[in-house]
This record gives sequence, structure tokens and C-alpha cells, in this order.
Amino acid sequence: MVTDPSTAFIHLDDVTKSYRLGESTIQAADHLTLSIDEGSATAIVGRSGSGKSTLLHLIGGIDRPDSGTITVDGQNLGALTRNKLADYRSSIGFVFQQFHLLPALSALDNVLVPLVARRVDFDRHDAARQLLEAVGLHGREHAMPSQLSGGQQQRVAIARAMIHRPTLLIADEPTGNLDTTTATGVLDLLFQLQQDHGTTLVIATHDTTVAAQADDVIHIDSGHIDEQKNADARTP
Ligand SMILES: Nc1ncnc2c1ncn2[C@@H]1O[C@H](COP(=O)(O)OP(=O)(O)OP(=O)(O)O)[C@@H](O)[C@H]1O
Repeated sequence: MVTDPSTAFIHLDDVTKSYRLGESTIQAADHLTLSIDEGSATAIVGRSGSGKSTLLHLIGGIDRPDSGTITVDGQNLGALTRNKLADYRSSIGFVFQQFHLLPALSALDNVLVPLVARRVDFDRHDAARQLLEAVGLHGREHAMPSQLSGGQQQRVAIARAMIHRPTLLIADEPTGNLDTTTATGVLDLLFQLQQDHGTTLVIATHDTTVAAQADDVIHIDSGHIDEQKNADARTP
């Protein structure tokens, strides 16, 4: 668990983000201060509308805060130019509730999408095949998304999120569209990949069982932190 913000991989200091909705203002991030360790798995839990996605969007550089600072891997996101922020965003692996696979591309080609126009020092096809095998889809490389179940499509999406070897993986309700058994398999896979690759995982979920697998759990309500605690459930 993080004790020193100066050594944290992700640090938010007094971050706010509000949205105007007609006459009213919604405080989606309400003076958030938190730290996340490199290589850890952090669950963001809270009821619908509590601000989980907002927090992930701020960490992922998809949204900019109204005030406060966000530092990731030593970079102050607020100080980055538009191009540098785009580079930062593309360095992250994102997994969403909707799988967002390209329907005209095979599983293998979907996994390769993040590497289009990117120079890499590894064999991209080998890497994609290995990842599809790691997510349990060996033999389904050439299947089209429409030929895969929801759980299998999410596995492809996870492989796609990992293909560029991100140091940070952000997952927003990744099991929201899956039945309980399939969801458990997908979560186990995310945590396994996180451990195997030393990736920092930040996962937002309604699913309280996720908390038991995470290193840290941040409870949010109405945009502010109710509690940040070490789940202390993982065997060393
Ligand atoms: N673009 C937007 N414009 C206006 N209000 C927004 C916008 N995005 C989010 N909100 C509001 O901000 C609050 C937090 O939303 P957010 O999506 O972060 O919650 P959440 O915890 O991820 O919810 P869910 O679990 O339902 O996805 C909500 O009240 C939501 O309606």
C-alpha cells in the first residue's frame, strides 16, 4: 500500500472535475487526493454515478481536471502539450465495458490495431498470438467478433489492451456486460496478466468481489473518497 506520495506511480493532489447540467453543477471529482503504487492492482468501487469513470478518465488523460494536479510515472499531465498528452494516452491499455472490437477484423487483427503506425522492437504477430493464447483463445485467432461470445470478445479486448506492453492498464467496468461466471474468468485473467507483466492496474467496478483480488481498494461516493484501504487479501 502506498505510504509516500512522492514515490507513487500515480498521484492525484486535490483534483476537481465538475460538469454543467442545465442549471446545476455535478461535482464528479470532489477534491480527490490519492496515490497508487507501481505494479499494484487498485479497485475503484462505488455506486452508479459516484465518479468512477470520471476518475479513470482523469488518470488516463481522456479528461482534464478543473483544478489540482495528476502525476503519472513522474509526468504532470496538466503540463503536457496536446501531442504529449496524446502520446501518454496511447501508452496506456484501456479496457471498457463495451468491447469496442472492429467487426470487420479477426481476433488477431483486432489485437494488432494499437500497433498500426507504431514501431516496435518485437514480432507483432508472435506477440498477438501469444496474448490470444494467454487469454484462452488459442485456435480462435481468425474468428470474427460476431463468431465470439461476449466473454471471448472481452478477452480479445484485453489482449488488444496489452499488445503494446503498457505500464498502466485502466479497466472501466470490464465485466459489466458479462454473466457472473464469465466475469469471474475475465477478472482472474486481468489480475493474472497484471501480475505476470508487472502492470499497474486500475479497475472500476460495481463488483465487490473484485476488491478481494486487488491490492488497494478506493471507495468513492459523490466524487469524493470515502475510504482508501489495502485489501490485504492476496497471498505474497
Ligand atoms: N459528460 C458529462 N456531462 C455531464 N455530467 C456528466 C458527464 N460525465 C459524467 N457526468 C456525471 O458525473 C457523475 C459521475 O459520473 P461517472 O460516469 O464518473 O460515474 P460512475 O461511478 O462511473 O457511474 P457508472 O457506474 O454508472 O458508470 C454522474 O452524476 C454523471 O451523471
